[in-house]
Amino acid sequence: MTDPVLVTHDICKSFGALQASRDISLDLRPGEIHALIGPNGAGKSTLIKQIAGGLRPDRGTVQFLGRDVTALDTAARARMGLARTFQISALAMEYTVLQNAVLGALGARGGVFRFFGNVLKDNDLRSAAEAALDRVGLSDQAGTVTGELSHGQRRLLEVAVALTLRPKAFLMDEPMAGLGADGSKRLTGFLDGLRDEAPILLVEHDMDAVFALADRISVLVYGQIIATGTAAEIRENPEVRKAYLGEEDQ
Ligand SMILES: Nc1ncnc2c1ncn2[C@@H]1O[C@H](COP(=O)(O)OP(=O)(O)OP(=O)(O)O)[C@@H](O)[C@H]1O
Repeated sequence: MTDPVLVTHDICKSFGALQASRDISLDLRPGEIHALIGPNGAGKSTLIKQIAGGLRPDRGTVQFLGRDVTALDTAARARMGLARTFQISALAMEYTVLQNAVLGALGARGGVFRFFGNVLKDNDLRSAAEAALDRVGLSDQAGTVTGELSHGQRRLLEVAVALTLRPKAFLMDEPMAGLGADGSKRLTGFLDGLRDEAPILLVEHDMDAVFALADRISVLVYGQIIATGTAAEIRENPEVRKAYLGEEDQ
């Protein structure tokens, strides 16, 4: 088997008496979408934060591209190619769509902030940004102020910014939230093609999207992974149905 891109070993995290992550071990393999599902408060976001670098586990390790990155911060992991998307607040709302994408490309190069006039004249940065906008279908909005985009378009811009990092793996926390049926369908189609470029660890409540996209699904309940398997295996797992999916059948 090809080596996984991302591995967590026995991650534990408590907030006071609450154990939000209990011995979580999972991996993300080349070319796959691995979905992480579970009821509200199960600890999905807490796990993603520990993988991205924003939150330090109490115990356990995170390996990315064969390297132990547990002690590295978010920026260092991002420079290695670990892209986390859908932190909407990361977009500068008063800047144009192109400016946001150029900023992403500048960050990918490890550059420090310079005046936009100079940055926008940098052909490499500009073409990386334009190519990313083109891929998500936002080229026509390049000159639009980001704050004027629809919710769905902002999500696509987040993906474009992540693409400028030339990521080796994506962490996505509820990308479909608030998109509506059409928007989710469009984003589902886009993510489907994205897995060949870089595998995706996907936290998502939209079960249609999860079952349409995921090569593997892990189910988290009370901070613990109770099952990992294909969509068919997870659908039929009695423990999963009882703990989670069963809620939807009622
Ligand atoms: N910084 C924090 N301090 C204290 N408790 C926290 C903190 N962050 C998360 N928690 C708690 O940890 C548990 C897991 O939260 P988390 O947000 O990871 O769950 P989730 O599965 O992502 O939920 P949702 O599906 O609702 O987004 C919850 O009980 C939450 O209240």
